[in-house]
Amino acid sequence: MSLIVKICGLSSRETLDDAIDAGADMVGLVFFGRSPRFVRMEDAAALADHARGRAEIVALTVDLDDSEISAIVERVRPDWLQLHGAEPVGRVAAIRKRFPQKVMKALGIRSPDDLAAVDDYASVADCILLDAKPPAGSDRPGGNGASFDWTMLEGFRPRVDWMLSGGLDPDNVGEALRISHAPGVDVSSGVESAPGRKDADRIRAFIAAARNADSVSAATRKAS
Ligand SMILES: O=C(O)c1ccccc1NCC(=O)[C@H](O)[C@H](O)COP(=O)(O)O
Repeated sequence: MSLIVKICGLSSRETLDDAIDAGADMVGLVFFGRSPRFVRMEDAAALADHARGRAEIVALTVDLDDSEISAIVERVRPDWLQLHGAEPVGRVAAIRKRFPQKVMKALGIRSPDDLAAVDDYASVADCILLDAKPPAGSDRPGGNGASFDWTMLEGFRPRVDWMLSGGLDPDNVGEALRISHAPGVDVSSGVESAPGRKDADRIRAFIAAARNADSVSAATRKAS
């Protein structure tokens, strides 16, 4: 299976097209008010309609309640709900049961002990997104451009689909894939020229570097 590439935090038709034309499999829309990538519901609905059928649409939420998620589901009709807050296992299971969307649960990673949570969520999420824990002082649980030590992922083979994120960029995604053999990667800050401002050249460079590294990594995954 080929590498899944997700470009997160898109907020204009132009940059959506940049990501999709460059080969993104998933595009993320951020529903978190304090984010520089925040998109209002009506804008998100129009962006999703623009992307529909060309890439999977991911709605990124943080600890929303059912009525807030319902509004997104009805207006935006995403393919995925990305849960990037402190949603406990039971809450993730309830969201997955209630809504038809696939569920991606983000987990903050700083030390190898943090990987234990992956098993806890494996049966209630369709995909686990490993992200760095936010740096001190950040008021956002993700999208901080911070990475964690990928060497703790050597030999990591969870029983659930997963993706790597956190501080990836066109220059380091190849090394991240060589070390982790992740089946998917997700980026936001690393393809921006300023917070919230996506850069077409960086998007293209990121996806090219990731696809290039994956051709090597896929052979290793097959052999392991
Ligand atoms: O992007 C945000 O501002 C954001 C806000 C709140 C929760 C999550 C957020 N972003 C998540 C992502 O964009 C990615 O899934 C992941 O955190 C990687 O981000 P980055 O390190 O910026 O590449």
